[in-house]
Amino acid sequence: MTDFTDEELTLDPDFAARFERDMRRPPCQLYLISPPDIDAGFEDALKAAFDGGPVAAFQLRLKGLDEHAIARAAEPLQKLCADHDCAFIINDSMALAKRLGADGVHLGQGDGDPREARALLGPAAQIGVTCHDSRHLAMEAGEAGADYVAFGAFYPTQTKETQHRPDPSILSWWTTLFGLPCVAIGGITAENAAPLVRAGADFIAVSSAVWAHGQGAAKAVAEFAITLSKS
Ligand SMILES: Cc1ncc(COP(=O)(O)OP(=O)(O)O)c(N)n1
Ligand SMILES: Cc1ncsc1CCOP(=O)(O)O
Ligand SMILES: [Mg+2]
Repeated sequence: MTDFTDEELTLDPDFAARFERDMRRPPCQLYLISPPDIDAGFEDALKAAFDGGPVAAFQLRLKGLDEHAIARAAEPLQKLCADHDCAFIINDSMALAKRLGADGVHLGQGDGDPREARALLGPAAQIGVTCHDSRHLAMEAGEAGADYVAFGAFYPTQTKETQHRPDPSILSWWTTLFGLPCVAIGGITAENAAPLVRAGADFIAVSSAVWAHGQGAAKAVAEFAITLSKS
């Protein structure tokens, strides 16, 4: 029988912390972000996405449209999300989220105070906050009552002009210290998502890799399902 040294029998504290954390956390889930502008065919693309595999949340992010136009576009998509047990999140506007009875709102650093959103939308609303590459912003968002913090952009993206490129270790740092879920966003594909999942992302937020996938949204979501389950 092999005799192990004391050193061999001692768990690496980092490994122990990661193991403890991973046993407590549910697996990483997919959070879809709409394209910045959509047409009538988008409803079919969202249906196809749902056919491809599990989607935990869908964010309606239509930049440059007024609230009435976004509200019109939202109606069929919100119903589709409800039918697929997918949280329907409005980007930027807590007022619009309230008007639509959305499941939540995503707020950037200039989009308003999470405390105000909580007062307006109530305790059940999912309130997310952009934190770029900043531990400080994330802790502030947590203190302000956010339901998730979002870090990014992790990879180059054409969907939005970005100024911040966090290292995946910010996800490990966050998940080791805090129970609040974290979202990774920015240029994520089924091929490059694994390091973010392994680092501890609770959600992977994705736009172009799904809507601009050459073989369609169903295939894209199916590929993400494989990456998320294997990483
Ligand atoms: C999940 C998620 N994370 C980050 C963002 C970016 O929000 P913001 O910084 O307000 O930029 P815009 O999306 O409004 O251009 C997001 N929308 N969703
Ligand atoms: C909204 C947003 N915020 C930071 S990067 C980004 C764009 C995400 O889209 P994609 O997945 O196409 O890079
Ligand atoms: Mg915003």
